[in-house]
Amino acid sequence: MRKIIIAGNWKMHKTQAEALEFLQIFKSKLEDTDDSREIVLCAPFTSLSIMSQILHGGQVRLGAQNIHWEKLGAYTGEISGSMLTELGVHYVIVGHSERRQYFSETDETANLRLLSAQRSGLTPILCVGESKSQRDAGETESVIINQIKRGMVDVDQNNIVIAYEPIWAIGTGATCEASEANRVVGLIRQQLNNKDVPIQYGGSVKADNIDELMQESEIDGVLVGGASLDPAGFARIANFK
Ligand SMILES: O=C(CO)COP(=O)(O)O
Repeated sequence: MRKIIIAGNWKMHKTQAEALEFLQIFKSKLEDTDDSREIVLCAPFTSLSIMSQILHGGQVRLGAQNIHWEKLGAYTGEISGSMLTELGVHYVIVGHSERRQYFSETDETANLRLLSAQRSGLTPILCVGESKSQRDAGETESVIINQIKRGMVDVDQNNIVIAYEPIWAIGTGATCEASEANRVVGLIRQQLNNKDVPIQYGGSVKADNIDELMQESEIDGVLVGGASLDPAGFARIANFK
């Protein structure tokens, strides 16, 4: 059975104090589930240590938002795999469209980061997705297939999560129709040798569309931005029926 992964991507939000406040409320609202459902919080680097001490061994796992491909070295502003694993981090987001747009991430650098994450024992979450103009030009399928093929060279398909995040649906309130998200997720699955790779949907996921999205057969979870910042709201998403 494929694992369900409900992940929050806090992006550049929350100080340590705010992260602690979030956890207090979030944990009180989270319902117990069986092992098939995993809850992940991808927090800024500055909050990972303190969050790890609180979440230690529990139902909620920690994720980071970036990893460098070298073990160490003169890479100002970057972070290594061992720095993350030492803090109890399990997941790391790679190739997010915001990294591609603002920080020159490419399929090739995303690939290096994926390999580095796996070498460190982390599970990478590879983000792929088309822009509005690419969708309008009928290029969705080719863009996604290229991102998967180029991004996943030599990657171990037994230790990866993929997130389909159409750029036009991120932070816009314009959720991709559940059936269309399911279609593209199915297309991604066709490109993989391991059909059990968990594939998430991301882009304006909220408490009021989570149940519909999770009813789709191909969608194995969600990667949530804005709506993961509110503890009660994100607990409702994590508690989907
Ligand atoms: O980018 C996202 C998650 O990585 C999605 O962001 P929103 O949920 O705010 O649209």
